[in-house]
Amino acid sequence: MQTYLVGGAVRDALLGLPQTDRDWVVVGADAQTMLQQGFKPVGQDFPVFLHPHSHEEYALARTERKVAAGYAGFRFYAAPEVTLEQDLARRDLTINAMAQDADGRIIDPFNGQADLAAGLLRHVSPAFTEDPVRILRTARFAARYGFQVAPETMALMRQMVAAGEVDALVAERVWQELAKGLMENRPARMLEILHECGALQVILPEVAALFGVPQRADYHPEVDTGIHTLMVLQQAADMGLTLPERYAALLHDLGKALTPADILPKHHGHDVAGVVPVQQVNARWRVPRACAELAELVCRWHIIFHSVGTLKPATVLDKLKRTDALRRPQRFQAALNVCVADTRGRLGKENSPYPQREHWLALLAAAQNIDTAAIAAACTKPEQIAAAIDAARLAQITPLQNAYRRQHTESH
Ligand SMILES: Nc1ccn([C@@H]2O[C@H](COP(=O)(O)OP(=O)(O)OP(=O)(O)O)[C@@H](O)[C@H]2O)c(=O)n1
Ligand SMILES: [Mg+2]
Repeated sequence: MQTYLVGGAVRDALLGLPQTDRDWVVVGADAQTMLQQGFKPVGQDFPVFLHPHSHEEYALARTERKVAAGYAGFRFYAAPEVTLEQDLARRDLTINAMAQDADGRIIDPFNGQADLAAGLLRHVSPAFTEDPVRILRTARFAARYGFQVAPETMALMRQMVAAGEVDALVAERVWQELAKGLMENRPARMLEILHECGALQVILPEVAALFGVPQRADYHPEVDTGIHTLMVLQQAADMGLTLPERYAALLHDLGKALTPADILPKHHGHDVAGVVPVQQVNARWRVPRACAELAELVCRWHIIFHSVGTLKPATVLDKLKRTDALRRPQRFQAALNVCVADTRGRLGKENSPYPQREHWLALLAAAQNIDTAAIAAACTKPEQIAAAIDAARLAQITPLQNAYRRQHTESH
């Protein structure tokens, strides 16, 4: 039996990148041999084993054929006579279909090295279509490496979308790929590729609907709301923001797709209108709570955050309470980070200041800078306490907010 390093580890080593997980393929062995050598099987009916010491994955060389829709539809054929080349041929992209033997020799029957050098994501064979997750993977690798999708692969992905292949994807896999892609260096590339092949219209129709929707050129020199959205997402990545923040950046303007045509390019009320579509996306892909909550919060309140300079002190306190900022200060700060990305994700505005962020944080600190126990103790009736605390918070906020309003008069 021979073992070869395969897939991502070979690719990343050739790119000079640090290796993450290492996957191995085993040729000329069967399950019995693996078990005798102490390898541990991973699940049933699946020719993958864990090394007894390194715990790295060793898969028997296999061919793969789809016999029905969905994941249950896969049948593997693993046998000692399956060759390395046959195993590589069933893989998704040429850059992922290379192996390395024990002497360091690269086995590259599909010219993955040439595509790596050219920065191209190209499918290995028509078997690419057997797994629609590969569309998401391809978009994610574009986001990671900045590579282009080969024209024939883009055409194949379009065919897959048109054939309804993307409709069958399950929430867990979609979210897993989206989340990984959002955390890459160029997440906007992932969205561009998904848009170009039509998968975005299936997976995130609410985001796809933003393309072609105009905005006021004075606030948004890039005009197109879809382009703005991708610029905001990219700013969020460039700022090193977290997954919930990047996800919220992607969804913050969903309401703009619902603006009545007669008020375009204005978008009054898009913050309120966006909440339902954000909730739809959250539910469709079973988005984890931290991401789902922040996306809804940012969508609903980003216009208010931007226009703090127009608010009365009492309104500021009301917003701090409604956003739950007093109890969830970190989430509030995360929302403000997304607002910075929103402001900078506009053509020519990449270095805009956003004094609103520091000001909101100062307002929040002021509102928290009261002695609630002492205030409660001074109240004669329990039902007076809440109003007394509010009054004390307001007294803290008022001078700050009045000073800010004298200096700034931003509105959205
Ligand atoms: N849908 C898939 C998933 C995986 N693979 C193959 O299995 C290898 C390992 O898969 P995985 O670890 O998921 O991806 P990597 O390419 O290693 O990428 P990452 O760096 O994200 O782990 C891939 O390189 C590819 O050859 C595939 O062909 N089709
Ligand atoms: Mg891997």
